[in-house]
Amino acid sequence: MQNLHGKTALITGGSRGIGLKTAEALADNGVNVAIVGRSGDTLKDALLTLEKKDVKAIAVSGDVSVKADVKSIVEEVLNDFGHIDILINNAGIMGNGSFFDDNEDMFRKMIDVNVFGMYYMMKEVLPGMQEQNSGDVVNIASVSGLRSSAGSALYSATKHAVIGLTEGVMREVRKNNIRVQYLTPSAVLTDLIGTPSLEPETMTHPEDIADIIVNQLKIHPRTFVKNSEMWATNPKPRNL
Ligand SMILES: NC(=O)C1=CN([C@@H]2O[C@H](COP(=O)(O)OP(=O)(O)OC[C@H]3O[C@@H](n4cnc5c(N)ncnc54)[C@H](O)[C@@H]3O)[C@@H](O)[C@H]2O)C=CC1
Ligand SMILES: CC(=O)C(C)=O
Repeated sequence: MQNLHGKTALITGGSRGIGLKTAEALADNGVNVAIVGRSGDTLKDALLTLEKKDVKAIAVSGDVSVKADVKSIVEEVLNDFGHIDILINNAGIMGNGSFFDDNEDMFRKMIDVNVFGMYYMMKEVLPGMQEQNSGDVVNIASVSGLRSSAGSALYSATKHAVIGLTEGVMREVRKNNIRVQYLTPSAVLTDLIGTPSLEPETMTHPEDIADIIVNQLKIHPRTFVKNSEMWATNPKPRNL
């Protein structure tokens, strides 16, 4: 296992949900954290939480689906931290409904945020990791990237794209000692899913995903978990 103390991480969508819990867990392990989100009180509140930890924490506002924003986000983080050891591509949005709904704009928006956001981020961050000959990239996909269902074809298509993108990039940069992995959680108790249809206590919580991320990052750098699927153990009232 390796100690993460003193490393630096950039976490997109770090203002709430899985992103914020991951930033907190990394900070608890001595990692300096930069959270990215669209501007607003949520981002400021998240920073206040992180500033209570014994690490350097910064918040950078920007939209990951906008190439120019991503460029300036990464520049700002590099100015503050000097380099980036860990990139967590977590920002994402979900729209559901029938394939036959009027949903073209929503589909494009999901592609822009869920797929292009990750693409832009990796384009900006990976060259620095190649130069330092080390790094970790964690891309948050979803079980919807493995299995689609009626009512989620479009979101699912974006998460399938995330998996294809991640796997190809991983194969390209492992020679630089960079570990690129993706996670495929099932339903996690966050704002993204709205009112849950399952009993909250029986669902996976964002801090559970954060624990998995931190523990996988601690694995000796010569090895990594390429992809992993998280299920709630006993979701009620129905077993998914
Ligand atoms: N909650 C769930 O059941 C599951 C979530 N996921 C994925 O996990 C990731 C995180 O989701 P949650 O924490 O659940 O959602 P959330 O809605 O609680 O948080 C999403 C975060 O992404 C940020 N964000 C959204 N669009 C952005 C943009 N254009 N630029 C910058 N930041 C942006 C939001 O401000 C927020 O901080 C997403 O990629 C989601 O698809 C995957 C499987 C299950
Ligand atoms: C939101 C999501 O990705 C689920 C429920 O798989």
